[in-house]
Amino acid sequence: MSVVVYAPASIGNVSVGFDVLGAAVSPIDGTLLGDRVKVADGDTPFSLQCVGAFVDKLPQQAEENIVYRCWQVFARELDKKAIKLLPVSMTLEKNMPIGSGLGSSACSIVAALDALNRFHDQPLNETELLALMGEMEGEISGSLHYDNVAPCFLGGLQFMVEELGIISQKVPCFDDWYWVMAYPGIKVPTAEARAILPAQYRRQDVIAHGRHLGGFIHACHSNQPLLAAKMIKDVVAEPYREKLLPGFAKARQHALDAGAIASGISGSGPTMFSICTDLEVAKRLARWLEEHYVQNDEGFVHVCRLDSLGAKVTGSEL
Ligand SMILES: Nc1ncnc2c1ncn2[C@@H]1O[C@H](COP(=O)(O)OP(=O)(O)OP(=O)(O)O)[C@@H](O)[C@H]1O
Ligand SMILES: N[C@@H](CCO)C(=O)O
Repeated sequence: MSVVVYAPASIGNVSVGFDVLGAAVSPIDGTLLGDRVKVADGDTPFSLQCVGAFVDKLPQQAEENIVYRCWQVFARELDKKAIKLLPVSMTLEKNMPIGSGLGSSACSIVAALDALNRFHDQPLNETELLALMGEMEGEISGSLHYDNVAPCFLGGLQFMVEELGIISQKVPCFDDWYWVMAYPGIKVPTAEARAILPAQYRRQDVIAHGRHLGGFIHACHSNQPLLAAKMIKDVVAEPYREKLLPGFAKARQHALDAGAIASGISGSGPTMFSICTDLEVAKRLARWLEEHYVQNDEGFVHVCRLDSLGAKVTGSEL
């Protein structure tokens, strides 16, 4: 018996909701922009094999791979419920660059935990699984935030409510938006990009942040795409993180001049996202970003749509 789960790339923050808003995206050309994890019957309690384009960027020791930690915390939860843990042979297909702002660690975490849960006949419910995913993301980035794992797992645009036993809820978004994702090929570790943020903010920034986030969620619920796009502004992280991202300010300005209705840093960067309503504009912008924002062979640009499904089973073999 075996199961393979695919978990898609995600945009943490979406500029306007630092740590509390995130969106799952997938390329329109069918490229797998996400990790896959296979769980199969094992001869030992746990084994891990890694394959994929970015396998060389993973920690050398299997014990340092977040997939191993996922298995450990999954075992801990099954133990609490007195449910038998099965021996597993796991394979991680690492398709996502690390420290990219595309939620790379979230992809591995979500695919691993969802596949382990399915392999064991779903002993953990959605909220229990998402809580574990957040715990794993927190271990890696140094603080608990769900804005990558929640959309990656549940799909679409997710808002972290974290009340009444609910971690995240879906926000209606605009299915006709194209999200142009440009990864320059350099690494920005999330923990470092968090460490440079101020501990306190000025009153005028707090007010602006409240207006932008409230206005964005209101515009999503009242189907006003242009108002929503206008609200995609970041006063919390972008002004401080911009200096970590060579060429970002110029690329962002170009995107807006070229017809994008909004643009910003994806998660903690260096990936930049731009929203377009017209496919030709999106493709033209993607070509410009390939030439001007991508810095090396590892960089790429994809025209994406929101991925409304999130994590999904893609069969039983990689
Ligand atoms: N399977 C894995 N996938 C990604 N990173 C992993 C994995 N296992 C261990 N790591 C380690 O976790 C850390 C991930 O760092 P970081 O959070 O900056 O990356 P990221 O998840 O790609 O960031 P972002 O959310 O901005 O895309 C790195 O130190 C990396 O070596
Ligand atoms: N909300 C997180 C996302 C990290 O991908 C941050 O901006 O630090």
